[in-house]
Amino acid sequence: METQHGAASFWTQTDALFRKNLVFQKRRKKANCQILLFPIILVAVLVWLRKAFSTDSGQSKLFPPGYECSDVELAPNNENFTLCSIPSPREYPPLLHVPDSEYRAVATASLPFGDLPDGSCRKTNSCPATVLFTGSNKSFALDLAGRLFPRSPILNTSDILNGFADGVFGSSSVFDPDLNMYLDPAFSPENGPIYNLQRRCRRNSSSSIFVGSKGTKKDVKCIKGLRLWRNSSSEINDELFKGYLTGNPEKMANEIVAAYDLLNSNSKNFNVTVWYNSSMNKGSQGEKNSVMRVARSINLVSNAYLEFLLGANYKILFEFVKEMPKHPVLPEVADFISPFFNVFAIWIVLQLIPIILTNLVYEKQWNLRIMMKMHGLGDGPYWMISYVYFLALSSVYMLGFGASCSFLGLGSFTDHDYLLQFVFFSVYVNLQIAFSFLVSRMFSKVRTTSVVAYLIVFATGLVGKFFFQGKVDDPSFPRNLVTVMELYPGFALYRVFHEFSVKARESKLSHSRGMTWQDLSDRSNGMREVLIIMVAEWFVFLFVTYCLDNKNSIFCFRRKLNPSSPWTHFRASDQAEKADLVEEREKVEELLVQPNRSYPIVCDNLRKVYPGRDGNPSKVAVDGLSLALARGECFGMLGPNGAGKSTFIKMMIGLTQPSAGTAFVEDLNIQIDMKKVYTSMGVCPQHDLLWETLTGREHLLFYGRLKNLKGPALNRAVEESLGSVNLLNGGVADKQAGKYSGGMKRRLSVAISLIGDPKVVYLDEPSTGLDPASRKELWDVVMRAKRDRVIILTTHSMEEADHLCDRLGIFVDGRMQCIGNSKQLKARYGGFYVLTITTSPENENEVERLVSGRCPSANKTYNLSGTQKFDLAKNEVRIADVFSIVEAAKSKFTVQSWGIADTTLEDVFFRVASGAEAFNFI
Ligand SMILES: Nc1ncnc2c1ncn2[C@@H]1O[C@H](COP(=O)(O)OP(=O)(O)OP(=O)(O)O)[C@@H](O)[C@H]1O
Repeated sequence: METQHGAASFWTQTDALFRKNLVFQKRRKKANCQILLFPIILVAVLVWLRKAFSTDSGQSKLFPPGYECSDVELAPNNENFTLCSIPSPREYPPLLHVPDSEYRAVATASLPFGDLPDGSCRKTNSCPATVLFTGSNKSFALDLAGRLFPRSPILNTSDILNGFADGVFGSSSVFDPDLNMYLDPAFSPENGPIYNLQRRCRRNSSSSIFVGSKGTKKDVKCIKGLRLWRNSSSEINDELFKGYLTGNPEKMANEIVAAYDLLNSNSKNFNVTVWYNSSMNKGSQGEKNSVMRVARSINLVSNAYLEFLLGANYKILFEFVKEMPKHPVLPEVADFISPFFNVFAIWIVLQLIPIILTNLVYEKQWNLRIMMKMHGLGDGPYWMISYVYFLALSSVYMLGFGASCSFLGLGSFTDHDYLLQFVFFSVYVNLQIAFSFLVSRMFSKVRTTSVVAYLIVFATGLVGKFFFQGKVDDPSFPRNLVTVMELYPGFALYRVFHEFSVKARESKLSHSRGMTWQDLSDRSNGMREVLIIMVAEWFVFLFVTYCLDNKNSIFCFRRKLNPSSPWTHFRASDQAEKADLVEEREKVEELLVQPNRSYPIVCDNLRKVYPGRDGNPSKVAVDGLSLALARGECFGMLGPNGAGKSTFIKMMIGLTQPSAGTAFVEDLNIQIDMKKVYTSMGVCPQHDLLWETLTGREHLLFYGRLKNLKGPALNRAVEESLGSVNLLNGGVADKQAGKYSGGMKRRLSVAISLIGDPKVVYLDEPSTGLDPASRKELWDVVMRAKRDRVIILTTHSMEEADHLCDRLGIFVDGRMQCIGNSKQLKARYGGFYVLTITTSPENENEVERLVSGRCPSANKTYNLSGTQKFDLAKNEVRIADVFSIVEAAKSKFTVQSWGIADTTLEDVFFRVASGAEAFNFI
């Protein structure tokens, strides 16, 4: 079936849709701002977080205010740390906070270090607070220890080395909100009370350090301290590595995870930061990776290795700053934000899902997809261009996100193989689009879609961080279950980000490369599985979406009616059919046997039953409609509200499936070949289906292209259409449809239905809301348009039906009651005159008596305040009789006014409708 111009090719439709989408997206200013601003805001927060934890100058914010050193710079190799003056050091230094006893370091099977106490101290709450020192300058370390506890009477080198110094940091500590710590105002060499406290501590425990823990003053207590010395960081590495190899790695990992959990739940008690140089120089890459993971956890378990603690006076702190470059401190600090980075990154990337979903659901909610389909847009171009369009949008978005993160030095983007990242993120955005296509089928309202989708995005970030990540890092959690969780694309993406950031941290600490292709063969990082899952799901989602979209053609091949269905037993002849309907039915049966091209529409016993819902019975909306419409005919469907007119049109345009029977449009069965039918069809639906942000001209250009109009022919057709529906004046054509009045929208809808010369046009109440002038113009358009096509028009305006329609059918309660042209119907159903006569109310009875005297079968149809209407059968009275009735009345009383009219279509309508007991009109 071809239009005059031939059906638009795949690429023509694609081109039309692409142009329309571009204009549509350009106009969605709010959505565009959101797309741009959301990542910018989140990236800005990330930058701020990063600065909060690690300033650009390389100095950790973990140092309290007042110890900031503005001109200290961290060289790329972390080696050259220059000393600077501290502008305004605080008078009182921060005190040391250490973990509660149960979290302090003890020797275990996996950490079998001789100088750590055994685990029994945990039972008695007597484990010492272990402080591990290392560095290139041992005497400096000893000096440091001395200064930490400056007034201890046993403070000397051997004390420090053989146990630890006693220390006392005053009982009159006050909380310093700036430092978020307790300070001891008594802490100065000159201050006397310190000695009392020292003694008290020494009395209670032989070798003790003071801990001013967070809380109230009574928390100030003395505890045992244990200082461990290692000659270098590599010594620590070796021990750890040995511990890993000789111990039970799984058990060790479990211990670390348990300790990590405890630490998390107690993190507020800590103000000791642990630095650990995890650069590895032994073992295979796989072993190194495993140890790195362990080491990363150990870093956070501050009771295992305390390599650094804040000094007790600013000079010492200052000295530490000098020492810091020996250790890879700053990258560690920066990596504290990694978990936030993953969550934020997830939110940023997943934000595309609601955007894609709302786009798709918008077209579904407003039936725009079906509207495009009805004007010839095939599924192929629709899905392809939608896919390409969202892919382009996602790619630009992801590139922008990646580039800004790299530019800001955030996250792990800069550390890894760029091609590897490109492949992972490309696969993911494709998966995300396919996922959105599939999920969009579950929604029908934009607002619900948007709310649900954003909630899911938000939840995915948090669940990923607080649940999924824990499972990934927990070696005791079954790997298969992790894989199952990764079937959800949000978690697959979380895993990718997680592994990239883990690797980035490891590479920073070990000064090695980030993730490369070789790392895909390392099973411990799970990247290969995630990639396989994402690729497989991408195809599966697309395939399932395709199947659901084409389920009729795939699963049914051809919609057949169930012979046992109660609906199929119905025949129109079950009702006592009138001659006109019988004749129409016979014509249909003849055409079914011998198709005739001059009848483009043949409806064969069409029936639609809406199933009952919520306890309501099912509703027969169209009941066995048989109809044959010839080319050049405008067929009018009349009927009261709820008669089934719109349902009939919905079946004809493919918005709903018939329950029984079928119809043929240009010999194509609407139950089977609806897609082909669409190429020769124009529709003006009852409710305007327009894109609020597109102009009238853009709508017509789009639908014109879909109908294969091109170049000058397209422009000419658009101009003519706009002119014919009076939308050219005052620049209305270039205003957005959302700003049109109801009448303008209606005219635009009619213009859309007629553009591209469709052979069959459905106009569902086209003149609703039009002013008389516009309605007249519209009628002219329809009159011109009907010449070479069939137009089916529903209307409540009898005048419109009389003016435009060659034939009319009156529908009541789902059934066609009569069919014929206006004259035939008037003759058949309207063989009467209508006499209207107005007198004073007291003379009403006399008027009625005079009328029934001349015309015994007269039917009073109206009576109000002296005005009465009578139907007078033409076979009983002549016009002269009517005059004599009036003359007789005038001779007896005053007749204020009177009139006689022939039957109108409206009279016919009322009569047919009331005859069918649809409603009472008297
Ligand atoms: N989706 C539906 N589910 C259930 N019943 C429906 C549905 N759509 C329509 N109906 C019912 O089917 C009957 C026919 O409705 P339809 O909209 O076709 O009438 P209509 O003649 O077009 O009315 P109007 O002139 O008011 O537009 C009505 O009783 C209506 O309530």
